[in-house]
Amino acid sequence: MLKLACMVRCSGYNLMRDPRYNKGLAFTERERETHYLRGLLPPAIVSQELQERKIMNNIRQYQVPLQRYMAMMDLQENNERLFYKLLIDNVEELLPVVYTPTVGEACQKYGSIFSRPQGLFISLKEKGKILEVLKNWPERSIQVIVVTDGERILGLGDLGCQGMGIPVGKLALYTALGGVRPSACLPITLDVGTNNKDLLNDEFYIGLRQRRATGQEYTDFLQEFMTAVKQNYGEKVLIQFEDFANHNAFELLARYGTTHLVFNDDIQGTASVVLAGLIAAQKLLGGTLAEHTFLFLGAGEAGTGIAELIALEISRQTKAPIEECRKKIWLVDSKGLIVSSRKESLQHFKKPWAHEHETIGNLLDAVNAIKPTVLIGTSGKGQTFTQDVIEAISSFNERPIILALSNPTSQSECTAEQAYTWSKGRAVFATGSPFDPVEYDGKIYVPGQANNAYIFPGFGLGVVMSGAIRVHDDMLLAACKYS
Ligand SMILES: O=C([O-])CC(=O)C(=O)O
Ligand SMILES: [Mg+2]
Repeated sequence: MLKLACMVRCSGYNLMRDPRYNKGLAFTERERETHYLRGLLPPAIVSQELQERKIMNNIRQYQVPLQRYMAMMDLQENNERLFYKLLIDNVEELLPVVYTPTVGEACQKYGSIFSRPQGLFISLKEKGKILEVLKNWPERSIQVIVVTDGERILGLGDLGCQGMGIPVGKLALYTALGGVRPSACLPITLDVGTNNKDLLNDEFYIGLRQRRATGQEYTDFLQEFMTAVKQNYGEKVLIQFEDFANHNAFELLARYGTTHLVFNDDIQGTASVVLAGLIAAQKLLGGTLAEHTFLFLGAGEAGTGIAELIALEISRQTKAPIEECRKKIWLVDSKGLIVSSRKESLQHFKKPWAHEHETIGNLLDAVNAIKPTVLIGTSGKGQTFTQDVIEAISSFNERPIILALSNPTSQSECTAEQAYTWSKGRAVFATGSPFDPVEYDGKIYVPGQANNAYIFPGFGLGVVMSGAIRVHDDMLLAACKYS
């Protein structure tokens, strides 16, 4: 009896330490009475609005973006309702804090800023026991999992286990922008090692200190994970793959696309948001998609994913075979323009883009030869849309469409200021990471943002609400048209 009374008495204290239920000073008199909170809080009762004002004041005082990120993470770990209220009410200001670009820096420094673990870390040590590990997660009814293996975090490369910031940030957006309950969201990092030498030598690194598992070992580990997820959560849980390296991303999507409800945000999410942007640009410029010539710098997940969805949409609009439509789309990778003479040595996802043309070694020459109307950067490398490149595309287009999609800001192909200045204010311009408006020649130009954040929360919500068990391209096309 005594023991029971103690447990009940303790419940107020535990309640305050549970981020799902904690309200801080917003607990009312009645709640303080009924939940044994008396004495555990100072007497003032503070409305959620005032709490919001206080936290925003604090956050705005931090000059360093990473400090803002840490303050937001701290809030998420202490008072979930307040965290989401703040994020929803201040989305423009706080998205760049909990998400791109700051989340990139947070992942790079995760080992040092790490206080309390978020999400599930499933490492090679758990091989053979993944189902048991999933059962350690306190919530049962999961609707969305965002999973990474940390090999290609934004344009920052292999960050190993520290990639966890990405699934956590993506899922925060699922709740803030998509309205999915936080308890239905599960961030997962698969730690299969890292090839990042700096991290392996970093005393604060939080992951396995070994090189990445590859080949059969990797495949088996992923297979065990995918099987365990379906067994534990059923067929209707959405698994969003995030920031896997190219060589695994395409294969995982192809392999599990027919057996699981999977969505690759970097291939499909980015493609949808960019196609939505291009469709919107047609309203501004007039004409149709089929009248454009597209040139990409970067032929990985985002580049080939966008290219394929554009080709599919043109094919739907014109009734022409997709192979024909692909011919309007050209890609440049690290070795130059992708052309048919390179076909043998190309990775499989690049082969559909190997058209007849002489070899061209660099972007500027490709721009001059192909004369694109749309230039899209997805290479993960910053400052590759040089003045020459932007001046060239602006010389044969009245309104060139230029998309500098690589993230975070440091990896953007050019800045908004460069795009508007070098195109003399004529570029229709959007970026992956946020950029402030730019004043050029007395006019204010507001760059668009073409980040998959504008589509995956709504897309994922639609998928789970409809009870879908597979993702199809038609769903992506529909998302583009209605977003
Ligand atoms: O996270 C973002 O900002 C967009 C994205 O998926 C990536 O760059 O990999
Ligand atoms: Mg991504």
